[in-house]
Amino acid sequence: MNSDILILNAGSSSIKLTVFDRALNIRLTGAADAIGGAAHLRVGQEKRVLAMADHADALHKIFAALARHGITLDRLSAVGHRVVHGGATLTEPQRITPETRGEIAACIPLAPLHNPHNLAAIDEVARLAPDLPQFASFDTAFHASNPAVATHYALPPENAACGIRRYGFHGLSYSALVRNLPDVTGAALPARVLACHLGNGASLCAIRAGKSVATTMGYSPLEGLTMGTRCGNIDANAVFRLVEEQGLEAARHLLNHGSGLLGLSGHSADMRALSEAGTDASQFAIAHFCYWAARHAGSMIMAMRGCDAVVFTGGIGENAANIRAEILKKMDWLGVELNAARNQSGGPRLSTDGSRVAVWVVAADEEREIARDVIHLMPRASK
Ligand SMILES: Nc1ncnc2c1ncn2[C@@H]1O[C@H](COP(=O)(O)OP(=O)(O)O)[C@@H](O)[C@H]1O
Ligand SMILES: CC(=O)OP(=O)(O)O
Ligand SMILES: [Mg+2]
Repeated sequence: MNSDILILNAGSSSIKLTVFDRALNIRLTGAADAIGGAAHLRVGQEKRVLAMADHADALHKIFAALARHGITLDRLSAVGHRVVHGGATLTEPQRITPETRGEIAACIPLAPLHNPHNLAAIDEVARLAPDLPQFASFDTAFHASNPAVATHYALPPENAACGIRRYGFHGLSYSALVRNLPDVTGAALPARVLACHLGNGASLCAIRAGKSVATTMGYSPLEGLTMGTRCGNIDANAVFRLVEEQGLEAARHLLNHGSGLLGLSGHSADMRALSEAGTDASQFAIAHFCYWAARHAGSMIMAMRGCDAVVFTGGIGENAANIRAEILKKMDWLGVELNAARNQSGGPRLSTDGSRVAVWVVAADEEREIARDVIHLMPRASK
């Protein structure tokens, strides 16, 4: 047996993977992107455009590609998974047992676009290699430092006691950003960072002295910004009306799968496709995304009482210069000054040298964060 570990990160539109050795050197990376749409699969140097109907199909194609690279499950010492929602009880990284699997399954209604895919990956690995240790790291843990006023909805306390509270997500991405930003900038972590994870799911986080003090997602990854297929903030009375008129399942589907960029544009959830489409509806969807990202940024900046740096991450944050520029234009009052050439070339520094607030791009490094957890948790004998 070799001692490599495989990390699987199932997002709502993608599955990302990295194989690390025990010293956290990367041996192989890969990703299935735009699952359900114009999907691509990349594993190592191998790149293909191929239809992937859903996450289960993508997972099979990933395992087949890994095998072509000589990586089969019997040659690994552990698999680590990003699990988006572990509810109130599963917050610390842990080994997956039948009990933890049950709790992750119980959280499916809280994260319908994520937990089913996280579980499918766990179950497929267990089927193929029942004795291989599997571990889970949770997207909520980084926000444990939010004050009670931020995590409570204004409901009677018995509701919070049974789990109706704000959790926040993209925590693995934000903790990686805190860890990696000083290496990117060559300076200490700024005191107040506005972190913008803009992918198919999108959220913002106010990070003060390295800790999350506020974030835009809440009970589930539906709250906050306009996203690929999620509507973001919506008045609960509007939700009741949708349920009355369309029924519970249709309303749930609409808000999670049929809204956001896809719903507004009537065309695509994919930011790249919308930017290329150039129709009025796709332009409006993009404008909505940028307007609400900037508006929620105001709330985050207030929660940490100022802002020293803005950092973009996630598929859109890392790659879409036009979207970054549009959001930053709305933040000029803050003293943000964009250098257009740096933005176009992807940074990592995007602001002018004289900008009062520095702006950076940092790659989302959720996989390494999970790998650290796995190595920490693995029994000493197998390390
Ligand atoms: N070069 C690019 N230009 C614009 N948008 C991009 C680019 N590359 C990726 N994206 C967008 O990033 C989003 C996917 O982000 P990602 O973080 O990979 O998703 P997930 O939330 O599934 O992890 C999609 O909207 C995609 O169009
Ligand atoms: C929590 C969440 O929305 O994750 P992703 O952006 O990977 O879909
Ligand atoms: Mg993601």
